[in-house]
This record gives sequence, structure tokens and C-alpha cells, in this order.
Amino acid sequence: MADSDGSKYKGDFRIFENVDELATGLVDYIAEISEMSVKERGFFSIALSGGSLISFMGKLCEAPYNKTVDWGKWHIFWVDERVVAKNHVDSNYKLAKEVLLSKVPILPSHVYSINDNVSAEEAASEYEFVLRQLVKTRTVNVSESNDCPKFDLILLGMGPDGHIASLFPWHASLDLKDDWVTYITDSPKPPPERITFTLPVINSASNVAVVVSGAAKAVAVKLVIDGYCEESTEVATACRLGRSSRLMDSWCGFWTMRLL
Ligand SMILES: O=C(O)[C@H](O)[C@@H](O)[C@H](O)[C@H](O)COP(=O)(O)O
Repeated sequence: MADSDGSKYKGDFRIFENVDELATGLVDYIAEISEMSVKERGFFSIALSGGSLISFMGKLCEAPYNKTVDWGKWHIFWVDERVVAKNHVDSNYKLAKEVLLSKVPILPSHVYSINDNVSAEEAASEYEFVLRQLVKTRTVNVSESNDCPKFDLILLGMGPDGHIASLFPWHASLDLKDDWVTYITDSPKPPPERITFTLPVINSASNVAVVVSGAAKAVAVKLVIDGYCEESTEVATACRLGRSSRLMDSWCGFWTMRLL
């Protein structure tokens, strides 16, 4: 599969019987990429969205992951964040803190949350500034094909409308090419004010996984599977599954993309 800038990805679909198996499959995948990145670069840079994927990541606090993962090497970012106080019920940071960050020995200085005391516009530009410093020191790797950050892993959820991060269908933010982080004040999903990585940053990551469960997502997932069918034979099994059942009633799984 090739992106518009010629980047090549290898991907697969991982389908599970239930959300508990999905959580185990997801944390195995995260632990594997963490180990590989620490071996190759000495760091692991991971960017998270909000939503249900964070609760699945809670399994990382259990054995064996709590002991085997090299938590001191983790650097955690947010692919998108709602511009609300860190203790607000809508905060993606709050969710990640409760489920994971407060339970494993990640260094507080390696947790890059947004500044929630400024406007969405300022928060986005400050976050991009922080990223630029970390790319200079290579704490976050840099893409060989553009100057974008190349996160070791970006984890996304997907809404029933097909949105990922805080990039919503038909929104002008989808067309941004030069910004790394942007802001919106009109999110169709509340709360309205958010910051988000742009598509060039998401598409530059070494690994991306989209984690999706539930009946509400079935139509959007079918569109993704059909898109893959047109472009790649790598995911033939998932495609057959998608075709034989035409539209699955529900969906429980994630798909991965690895930059070659
Ligand atoms: O801030 C947000 O709204 C999220 O980052 C968003 O992109 C989320 O990941 C999807 O809406 C899926 O959420 P669920 O998995 O909870 O449906």
C-alpha cells in the first residue's frame, strides 16, 4: 500500500472475539513495539488518542507487562486532546492518568500533556513547539521523507463517522500540510475545543494502530476494509472476512500500519 507521498506501509487486521481478547492483543502489540524501539533508539515515543482504547491499555498495569516493559524509556504524547482542565471529566490526559500513568513507573517529565491554561490556538502552537524541541534531540525520531516527527507508535480510536484523532470528516484541518499540531473550536463531538496532530504527522509514524470496537463502527470499518481491498493483498484474509459477511454487525479489533 502506498500513501500519496509514496510512503509504503505494511498492515494487517487483527480481529478478536471480545474486548478482553482485544485488550490482550493490543497490549502485546504495544509491548513488542516498545521493546523494539528501546533496542533501536533507546527511547519509545508513543502518542495516544482518547476513548475506549485507553481502557484497553489498562492491561499494561498487569503482569507480565508491568514488570517487563521498560517504562523509564517511555515518552507519552497526545495525538489529540480536549482543551479542558486536566482534572475535567473530558480530559484525555485525566483518563490516561487514571488508567495507566498513575500505576506504572513512567517518569512525570516524559509525559507531555497540553497547556490547558491558554486558548486552543495557543495550546496547539505550544505543543508543536515542544515537539520541535524533542525532534531536535531525537527523543522523537524524524521522518526521512519530510521533517515531521516520526513517532514509534501512534494509537488511534475511530468514531462512527470515521473520525480519527480530532480530524473530522470534511473539516478543513484534514487539508493541512505544514502544521504538525492544529486546533479546532467546532468539533462535532463535544467538547468543541480541541488540539490535534495533523495527517502528515500521523502518516509519518513508524507504526499506527486504529483500535475499534462496537456495532456503531461497523459501517466505517467496512469502508476501511474495502479501501484496503482495492489497494493491497496484504490484508486478503480480513478482506475476505469483510466481504463474506458483507457488513459485520459489530467489530472488535484493530488494524496496524507499519512504515517500511
Ligand atoms: O478525543 C476524542 O474524542 C478521541 O481521541 C477520539 O478520536 C476517539 O478516539 C474516538 O472517538 C473513538 O472513541 P471510542 O473508542 O471511545 O468510541
